[in-house]
Amino acid sequence: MVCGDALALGPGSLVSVLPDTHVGMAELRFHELGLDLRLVKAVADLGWEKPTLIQEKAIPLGMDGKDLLARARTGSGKTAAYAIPIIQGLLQDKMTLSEQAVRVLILVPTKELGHQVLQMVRQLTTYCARDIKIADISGQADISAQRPILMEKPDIVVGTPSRVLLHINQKTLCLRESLRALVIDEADLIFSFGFEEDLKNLLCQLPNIYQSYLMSATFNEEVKALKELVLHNPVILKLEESQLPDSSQLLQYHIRCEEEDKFLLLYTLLKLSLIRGKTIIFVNEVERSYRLKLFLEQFSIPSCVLNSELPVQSRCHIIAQFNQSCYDYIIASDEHVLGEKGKKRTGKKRKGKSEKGQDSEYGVSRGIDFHNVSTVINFDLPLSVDSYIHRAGRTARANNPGAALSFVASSELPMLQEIEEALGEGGSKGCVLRPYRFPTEDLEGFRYRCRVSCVWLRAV
Ligand SMILES: Nc1ncnc2c1ncn2[C@@H]1O[C@H](COP(=O)(O)OP(=O)(O)OP(=O)(O)O)[C@@H](O)[C@H]1O
Repeated sequence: MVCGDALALGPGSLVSVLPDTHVGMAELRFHELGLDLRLVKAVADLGWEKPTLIQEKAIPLGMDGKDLLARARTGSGKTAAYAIPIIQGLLQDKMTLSEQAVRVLILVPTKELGHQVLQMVRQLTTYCARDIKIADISGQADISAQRPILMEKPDIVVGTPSRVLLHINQKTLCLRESLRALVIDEADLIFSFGFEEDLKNLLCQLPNIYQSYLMSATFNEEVKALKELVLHNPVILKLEESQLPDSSQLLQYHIRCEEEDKFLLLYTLLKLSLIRGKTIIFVNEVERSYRLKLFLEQFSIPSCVLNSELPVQSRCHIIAQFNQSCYDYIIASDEHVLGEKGKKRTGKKRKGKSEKGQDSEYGVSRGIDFHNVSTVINFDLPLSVDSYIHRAGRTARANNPGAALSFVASSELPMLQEIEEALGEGGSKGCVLRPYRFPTEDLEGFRYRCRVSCVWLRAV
């Protein structure tokens, strides 16, 4: 690609619309895709029987050197869809090229995602870890600490656009000669996270020819703009599917509940074991996450809090602990990442920390693979449809079942309507948020105890 060229989708571009088959499991198995045996073995260790549909289509195209724009819903395995062909390509390169160099750049919008991509690539390279080195530079705050890591020229570098550009400008990272592939993960977020300027500057530092992957759960204006900037005659893989799994995999409910009763309602659901298993409870503000944690603690319900004010190491640690089942409940606040009412942040470069000490490169509802989440609760309804989709997408991932339950106050009814209309529009099967009904009549006792606790909490 030539820097600054706006490359339109050429006539040779292929748009492949794939049918929706549950999460989209493929016909082929991994060993039938012509992969290096070390990769096949690593995939087997992960317990993956077959590629998902997006993987089955993307892996051969990626191995063929095609530019790819892939849209598939949350949890459909997009990370491995680009990571596998990239690792395969690197293993092949290693047979002929002896010089160590950074050959792949994976751009992510958040530090959590950078950490997760690193983990996934490490798992996939278990049997070739000596041949393929990877570094995640999104997470570390101190740039000088990353210099020695980059001096070793890892084959794959993962980072946010701003951090990568910083290293390029400081000449601790040079991609102009060696880069063979660029990935933009969660492409729909890169611009809305304010990385547009950084990304454009960064693209000017890349060689003329390299393979590009754009991965996204949604196709929006940002993805279109990125496509023009980054891709050259791409193959477009677009799963013809609803944005969330259908009701056979993901149950979606809402409960009408005024603000003052939300705490009570959550306690009731948990105590009556109407919600079981690992649960992510989303709130719209950091302060509410602590308030809710405190409230649950009064009833000896342990939970942990995840928000942008925590240092990145703590956030990654909390996600890891949750995935290891140390906690059943995470209370996460995510809304600040979308800005006001879910509008995108334009142009301006984001600083590391906001005035309130919140990390701008934070995001838990986007792309993070929380394991085996049985329920997502929208304690506060999100402020945009996209945000609802990404929150709900933290459950029912891959082939697992899940439920999304939204507490809806009167003031949130217009948003509920917007979500239902948007999910219905795409022809989604069963994606309406059904009213939730309590299967018990004995709520009064809980109601009383909760009210007492709420009064106590307000008094604190
Ligand atoms: N072929 C497969 N078989 C079974 N599970 C898989 C397969 N591929 C990936 N997974 C699992 O599916 C989950 C979701 O994968 P991944 O995070 O890559 O999805 P995604 O499409 O990137 O989601 P998001 O859009 O939310 O980022 C992960 O736990 C991953 O380990």
